[in-house]
Amino acid sequence: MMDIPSSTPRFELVTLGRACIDLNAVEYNRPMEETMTFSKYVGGSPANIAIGAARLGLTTGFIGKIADDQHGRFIRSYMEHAGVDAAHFVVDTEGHKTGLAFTEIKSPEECSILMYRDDVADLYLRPEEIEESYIRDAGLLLISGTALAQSPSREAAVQAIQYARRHGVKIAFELDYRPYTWTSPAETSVYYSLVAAQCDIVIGTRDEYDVMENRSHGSNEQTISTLFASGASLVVIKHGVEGSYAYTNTGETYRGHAYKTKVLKTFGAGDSYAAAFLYATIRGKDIGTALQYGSAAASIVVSKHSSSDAMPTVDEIETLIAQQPVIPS
Ligand SMILES: Nc1ncnc2c1ncn2[C@@H]1O[C@H](COP(=O)(O)OP(=O)(O)OP(=O)(O)O)[C@@H](O)[C@H]1O
Ligand SMILES: O=C(O)C[C@@H](O)[C@H](O)C(=O)CO
Repeated sequence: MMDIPSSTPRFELVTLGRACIDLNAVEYNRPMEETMTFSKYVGGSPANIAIGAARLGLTTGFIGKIADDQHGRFIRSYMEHAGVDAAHFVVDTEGHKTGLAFTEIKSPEECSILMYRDDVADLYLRPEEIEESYIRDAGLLLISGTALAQSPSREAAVQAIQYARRHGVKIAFELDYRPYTWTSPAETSVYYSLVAAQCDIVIGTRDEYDVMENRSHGSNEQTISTLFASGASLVVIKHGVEGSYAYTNTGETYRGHAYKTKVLKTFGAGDSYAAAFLYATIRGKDIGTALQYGSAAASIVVSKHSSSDAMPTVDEIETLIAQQPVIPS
């Protein structure tokens, strides 16, 4: 369970990073070469997490730079309607574009994402565009790893972390590793390690922690020992359909199991998991329950076509937990 600040924060969760467009294959179970139609949704991991958190009822804000074009306006309008505070959407004035993610659904097990992220507006967020009071008024700040990939967004993320630490605001780091945005694994490892050492909660897949550690086949024990030594209090390590683990700096280990579902595609799992896990944690549920919430939300989203639009409500999550068997390990 996370220490909840004594006064209610203006926003229980503020996420920082990209808000983009997902174009999800309408004709699925075929390669993208043969896909002719795509449906448009808001995408980008931290935007998806903000939308998921708002749908669960958290007061949620978002900090990010969006393009001054039709896509940017669509993103803003969708997120506002979803209940995300849009006061800290910064509109790009230099002609940068919205990132696009085309998804390929070859089969429920074989999905991939083709990203168009050259010169994207979100990576041009500048440190001076981060408002200290917005961070000060948050209960939890979530930083997306992709925001660290390039300057000036990298410095903007670090500035937000510095404000959070100055005001005692808890920080979550979602590793959210997207290789095409980075120049080298060594660079990613350096910035991931520096930022993880500043954060209270770290969430990632086993593979993403290997990127952070710049090694192959690392162990969860090695990962948590490094992160707890640098100050983290809660570390979540996801293992796909095999489930997930949460570790606390007081020595407890919790196991989360994935729920059986009819999988349509695999992407969106991580973002819905983070939204629901953090919702449960922020609202004072125990860590075992938070893992159930995260896993249940992910199992709902992987059965649906989108990531953002499919984010579940608390009722949907609780019904699924009550009715659906877990996938045994
Ligand atoms: N096929 C599946 N069926 C049911 N639940 C799943 C499936 N795949 C993943 N999940 C759930 O989603 C959680 C997160 O999945 P995963 O470890 O793949 O994260 P991720 O790689 O961040 O996701 P994404 O594919 O969105 O990037 C898992 O811990 C599990 O509970
Ligand atoms: O994070 C992205 O930029 C793409 C996402 O929006 C996409 O829906 C996805 O990969 C979710 O995991």
